[in-house]
Amino acid sequence: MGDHSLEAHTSLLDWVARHGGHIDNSVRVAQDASRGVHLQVKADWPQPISKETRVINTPLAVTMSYFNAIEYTCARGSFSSHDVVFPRAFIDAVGPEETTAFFLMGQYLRGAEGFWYRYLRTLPQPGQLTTPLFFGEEDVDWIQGTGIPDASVQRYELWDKKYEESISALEELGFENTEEYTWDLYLWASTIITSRAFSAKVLSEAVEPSDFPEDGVSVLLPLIDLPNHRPLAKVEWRAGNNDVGLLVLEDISPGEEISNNYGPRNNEQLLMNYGFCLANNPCDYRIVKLGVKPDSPLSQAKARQVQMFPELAKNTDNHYYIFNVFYPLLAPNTAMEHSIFSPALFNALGIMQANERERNMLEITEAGTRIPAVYGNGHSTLAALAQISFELIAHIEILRASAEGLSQPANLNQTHTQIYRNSQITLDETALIIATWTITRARTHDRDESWGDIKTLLNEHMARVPAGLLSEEILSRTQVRILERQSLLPKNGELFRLGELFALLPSEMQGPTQSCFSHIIEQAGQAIPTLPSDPQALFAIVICLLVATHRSPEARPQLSSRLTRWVEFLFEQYPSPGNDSGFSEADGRHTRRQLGEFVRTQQSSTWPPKTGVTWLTETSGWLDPNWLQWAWTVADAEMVLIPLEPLAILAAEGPVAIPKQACLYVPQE
Ligand SMILES: C[S@@+](CC[C@H](N)C(=O)[O-])C[C@H]1O[C@@H](n2cnc3c(N)ncnc32)[C@H](O)[C@@H]1O
Repeated sequence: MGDHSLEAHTSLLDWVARHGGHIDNSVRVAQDASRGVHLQVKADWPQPISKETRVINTPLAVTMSYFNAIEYTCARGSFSSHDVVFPRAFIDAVGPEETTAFFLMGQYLRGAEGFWYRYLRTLPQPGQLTTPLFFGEEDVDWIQGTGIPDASVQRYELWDKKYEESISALEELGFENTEEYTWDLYLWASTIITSRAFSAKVLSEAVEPSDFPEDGVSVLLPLIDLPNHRPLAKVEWRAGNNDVGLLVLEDISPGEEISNNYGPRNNEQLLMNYGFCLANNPCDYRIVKLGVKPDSPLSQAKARQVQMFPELAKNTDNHYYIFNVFYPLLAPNTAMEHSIFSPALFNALGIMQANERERNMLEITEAGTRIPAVYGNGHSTLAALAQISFELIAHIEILRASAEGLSQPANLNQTHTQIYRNSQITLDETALIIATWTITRARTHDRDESWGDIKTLLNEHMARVPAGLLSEEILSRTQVRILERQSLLPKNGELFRLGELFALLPSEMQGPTQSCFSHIIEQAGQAIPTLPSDPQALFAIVICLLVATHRSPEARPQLSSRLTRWVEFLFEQYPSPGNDSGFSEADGRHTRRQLGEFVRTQQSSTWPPKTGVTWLTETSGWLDPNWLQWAWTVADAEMVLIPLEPLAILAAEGPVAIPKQACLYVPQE
């Protein structure tokens, strides 16, 4: 076997025709270096072929599946084993999938004697396969840093286990010639099935519905497996009593390729299952693995969900995906962030990043677990976006670094892996633009959500993307994604750097409060050198100032409804400080312990300094150890660490450290 000239395909067409199949007169089999064998409308065909043309008809008699191995017969149809017969006990022990692989091996071993010989000789032969499991040493460098090595090891281990089980079963049953069913041949058969087989639906008219095995079966369809893949190509496989047809559902011009649609596969699946990749695959997405500890809040939430809905235990797929900006298969009302970060991924990160008050509101349904989107919970949304941004930055760096030293691809395997790596980098880069857009909006306090303001802000955001990095098409699609869908956070301005928090006060109070704050830092900073650089301590002091202002009967009526609502929300959510909830001696955090000691030892005549803050009275108790401790807890829970200038990574040549910036989350009303 192993004849790859089109002569072999001509002979295949004759063989299929003898069994009642054909390809349409308008169609020819073509071949080239990058696409292998494929189908085209003949270049000299007088007009485009119209939709509904049945371009290929494959008789059921030439299909190969589990039903041949079991010599299936019913009133609707029957399938012959064509002289490769395995013991029934073997078939029952290994199941339909392995039976099909061993049946294909058995037919291959029959060589020119076999019924399917004319078909099998047109397929890539053992030694000619191009999925990563068959990569040579010269290709290995090209997959480092990507998800392919892990995926390959996983697949190898799974197939190895299945092969060993199947071979042992055959040996135990004393099957003849077991030694011919080698591991290499098994790898070939399994790869042929993953790269060419169709789902059981194509046999739906010839098999009783109740006879389909639960896990489905793979069906090899000579001729129909010739067209290559084009994402979203409009085609239909039509199952009949005696045949399966491939119909095109769009007009195709003379000379153009006739493509099949293998489903919305991402580049990793295309590379792993079929051995090729597409540079502009609209269906591309990245599967994210979250390192989740068994006792983490996310694991606990999932465990509770399974307790409530035990049938969910069967679903092992987490659906943690990052989609590219062209991904077409989104529900109409999908939020902007969820159009890139799958709801399951986003909700999982939200739970991981949520503070305790948010986690107390955890919503568990059969569809998922999430922090509900109510007042105050934008904190977990922003923290999730920040976490995603750091993950994206790290992933971009790994992919870029592992590509260093690679020159021009020397073969098709390397070309496809290069496409894969570059598409992953582009996907990460666009996802970073999207994640940081929502963070940028949260950091914007001087522009609102009007169309004009959003456009200006978006232009500024996009201007941070280095020129020439991404194509115009990708950049404009990214902007469309941002503008066409509602964000999870409809309002801007929820993240504050320290100095910005004073703007929450009425303008006449801002100056005095700020100067009071400076005095405090100056006074306490002399005793505690780490204070000025400890964001949590600084936020805690400002929170104390804001809360004491709210507690002042004189000042409260002047405060904005946003500040009032927030402070009252904090009182509800965090138990008010008692008289003995001050800093504990055992407190290991340096600044915190020192600050506690400092405030405890101050004279009431000089502490707290009240320069200009006339509305704060001696008795308001502000900045006493108990309030400070309370504010410290609030600051800890309500802070979000965001990446500072995250898009700088896009311009960087080598690795860059992206500093983190501490912000305090203050919800909009
Ligand atoms: C079902 S077969 C299609 C026929 C195949 N081209 C052949 O030569 O027999 C699937 C294989 O075709 C190739 N293929 C399919 N779509 C492709 C595409 N868009 N670009 C490059 N190769 C493709 C891959 O090698 C894949 O494993």
